[in-house]
Amino acid sequence: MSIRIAPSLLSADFARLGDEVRNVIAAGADLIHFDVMDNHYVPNLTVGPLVCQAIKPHATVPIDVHLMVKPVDALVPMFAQAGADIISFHPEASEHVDRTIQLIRSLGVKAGPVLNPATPLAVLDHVIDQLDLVLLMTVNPGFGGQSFIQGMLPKIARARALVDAAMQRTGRTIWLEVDGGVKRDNARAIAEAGADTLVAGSAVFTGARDVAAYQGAISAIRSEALHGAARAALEPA
Ligand SMILES: O=C(CO)[C@@H](O)[C@H](O)COP(=O)(O)O
Ligand SMILES: [Fe+2]
Repeated sequence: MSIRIAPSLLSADFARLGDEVRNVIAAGADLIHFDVMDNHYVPNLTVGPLVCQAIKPHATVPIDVHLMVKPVDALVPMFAQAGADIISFHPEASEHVDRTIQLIRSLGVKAGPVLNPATPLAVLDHVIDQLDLVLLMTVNPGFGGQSFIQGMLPKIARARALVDAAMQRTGRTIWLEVDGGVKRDNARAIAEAGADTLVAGSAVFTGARDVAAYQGAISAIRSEALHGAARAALEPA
């Protein structure tokens, strides 16, 4: 299994976003994770489509937009237009989850729901076959730099089984992404539980804040995660 690392720009230097995007890609980022917070669905307030559009020319990897906004649908076309390659949203913030998924996909953008720590996996029941990804929050959404909630590991494993079954049924690829508190010292357990895409903000945008620092952080997380994925592949299903 391959592992994707998605640095979250929430911990980047917002005064130098273009440089930060280029540097983190030069350091090995597979995706750019772009956290949108509206001070309504979550307490924090971050950035909108204009900033997504501004970083797009610097982003030679897909932009992974995580919408923490309510309502969702009106913003979807704006982010698609601004260059989002992936849009994820919280089911609690959408009146019609199936409609939101269809809207995102109709714009040629990959779609998936984001499950908060207390959101049951049952929200996937009737939509999983249409998804491009499932994003599991391992902190409560709204801020970077929080601690990983250890009790989420069994939830990741249960989600892995659901995603594998859906991929087998449909022949589609569905990513299982984890977001919140991902560090070098828990990446192995997270990947062993079944995540294939790891968002990391404060663990990547650190140190001297240059390509070398980002490269060190990304490769350490990736190497731990690859060990975890290899161990999972050896375990009986
Ligand atoms: O969506 C969110 C927070 O709501 C995340 O994407 C964070 O930005 C990740 O930051 P770290 O926990 O890795 O510092
Ligand atoms: Fe996020």
